[in-house]
Amino acid sequence: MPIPTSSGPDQSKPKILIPEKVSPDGLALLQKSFEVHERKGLSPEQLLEIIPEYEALIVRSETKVTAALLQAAKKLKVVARAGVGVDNVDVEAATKNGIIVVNSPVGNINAAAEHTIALMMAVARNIGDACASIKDGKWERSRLVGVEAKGKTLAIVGLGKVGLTVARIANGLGMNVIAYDPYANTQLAAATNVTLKSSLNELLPDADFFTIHTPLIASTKGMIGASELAMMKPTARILNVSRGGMIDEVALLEALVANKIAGAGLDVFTSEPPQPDSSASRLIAHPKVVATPHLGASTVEAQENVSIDVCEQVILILSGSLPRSAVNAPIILPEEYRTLQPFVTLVEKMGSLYTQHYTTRAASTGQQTRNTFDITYEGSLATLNTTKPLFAALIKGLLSPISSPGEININIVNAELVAKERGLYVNEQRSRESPEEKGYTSFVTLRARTSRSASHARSGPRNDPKAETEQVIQGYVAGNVPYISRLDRFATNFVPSGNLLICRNYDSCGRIGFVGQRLGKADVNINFMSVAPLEREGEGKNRNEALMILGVDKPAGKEIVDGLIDENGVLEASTVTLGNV
Ligand SMILES: NC(=O)C1=CN([C@@H]2O[C@H](COP(=O)(O)OP(=O)(O)OC[C@H]3O[C@@H](n4cnc5c(N)ncnc54)[C@H](O)[C@@H]3O)[C@@H](O)[C@H]2O)C=CC1
Ligand SMILES: O=C(O)C(=O)COP(=O)(O)O
Repeated sequence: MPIPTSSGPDQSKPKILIPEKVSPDGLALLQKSFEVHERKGLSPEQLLEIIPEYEALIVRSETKVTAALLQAAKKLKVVARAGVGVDNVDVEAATKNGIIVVNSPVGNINAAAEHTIALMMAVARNIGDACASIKDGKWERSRLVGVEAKGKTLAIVGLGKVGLTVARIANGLGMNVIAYDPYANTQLAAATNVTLKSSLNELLPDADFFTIHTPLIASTKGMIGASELAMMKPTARILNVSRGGMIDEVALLEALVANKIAGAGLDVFTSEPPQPDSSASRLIAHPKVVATPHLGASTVEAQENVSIDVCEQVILILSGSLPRSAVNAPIILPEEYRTLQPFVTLVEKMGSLYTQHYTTRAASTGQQTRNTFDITYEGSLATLNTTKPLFAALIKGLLSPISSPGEININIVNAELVAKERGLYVNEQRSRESPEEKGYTSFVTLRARTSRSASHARSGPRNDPKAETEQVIQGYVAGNVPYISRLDRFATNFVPSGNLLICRNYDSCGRIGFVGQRLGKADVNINFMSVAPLEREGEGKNRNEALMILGVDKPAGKEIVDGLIDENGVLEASTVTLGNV
């Protein structure tokens, strides 16, 4: 790989700043061609002062890479995260400033999984308490009797890379593994002997040990609160090696104090390091808690992996090549940009709309989500040399709403692999039919179905294919602006951007007023509205149904949406956030 060479004294070499402990194995690769500055313990002000000198910044989870820092970083080309989570990096600000953010999505997976198992065993056998007791000169055998993992049920939320690795190790311990992840790869789950449950309610009562491995995103924040903890056995033990904030720290502390939960093993907290007297500090101090200071990825091996991975990517970027795991790199090559860009936007929005609109519905009715998609390109799109950017845009759109901001690194190079890993099957079709009679030069249609293996792998309600409702999204581009022209069986026309509220209702008087009034009361302003009517056969009599698509100034919260479902109101409602077009 070409590396920039120095043509003068050392000071002319591009400079790389490393303000945290990063393994020397990767840094050694940089030494020859770059000036590498390891500067631990910088204050945010000091960092801000020196950042304009640097072309690359390599961090772990402690450095807060803020918009202000990125704004000041006039020479910076890359922020490299030596690990998975980029929640400490303002990825949007980096993108705005043309700075590539890369991470190492697999280098520390095994370390995080093994740490989860270590905490599980430590909690099961009171290792923390016993160690403190014996060091204190005591010999307390009867107070410190533990439980075994063998034969117990391990409940996993989030069956991604870490979750699956935990499941594999737990199999070896003779545990029964169950999981809740509405987007899980059902074939991988079945191959790992994991029984998928269709809701948290179905998962939690069976858990002897509970562990969470999702990203910290809107749908997972506060996912385990007082009511979820109340569903668990009082003998259950809780583990968290993903991110603080998914489990409500106050509720967990109360459950431990009231003997409603038997113990917890925690590696991550809402504030790190925890502030004195915070909920995290009180939890750490509780005798039934085994706590570690965010050590999930802290093994020699994992640090070597992630360091080499990101340093290689820094070299690629500083020498003008594309990195392997760019969090915010474009999914489209410059020469294809002009023709394809509006369609890339359209297809990405269709994928995102699909996940947010249909999976909310599936989750609320306990149905499985669909994982097989047919995407049809009609008109001028059908003559393209390659549809790779559109395929990548679809995968990115489908997965972004269920991933941490910036954690989903999808581009034309890796889209197929990511789709396979996540159990998504996409059949791309080209239609020779001319859509011109419909008034557009190109049309894209996305249809979702359930694969056979998926319906066998799930323990939730079985899908009868005949009973399946159609899930279709159709769109087109006019004047470089994407439009959605069909949702289910409803003909519509709206630009997929901003915050939407999509309601299905009987087409009768007062429904629009009802929704408008409820939103008004909740201080949610309606920017636009599109009504899509449909004639549908009801039982014994004809009933008209319609779809209301409302553009709103802020996302309507769960309480507002639940409040709309009423016999005088709407049958179904979902909120969708799509960003700008
Ligand atoms: N403590 C530590 O040092 C480390 C922590 N981590 C953290 O572990 C977490 C998991 O990492 P990976 O397994 O690599 O991520 P991943 O992206 O491979 O898996 C995440 C899984 O969560 C699922 N998910 C998303 N929303 C969900 C929801 N609402 N309900 C149930 N499941 C949902 C996804 O479908 C996916 O299968 C991340 O937050 C990461 O930052 C990772 C490495 C080290
Ligand atoms: O990779 C991750 O997501 C982690 O949480 C590891 O964080 P660290 O690099 O140990 O600060």
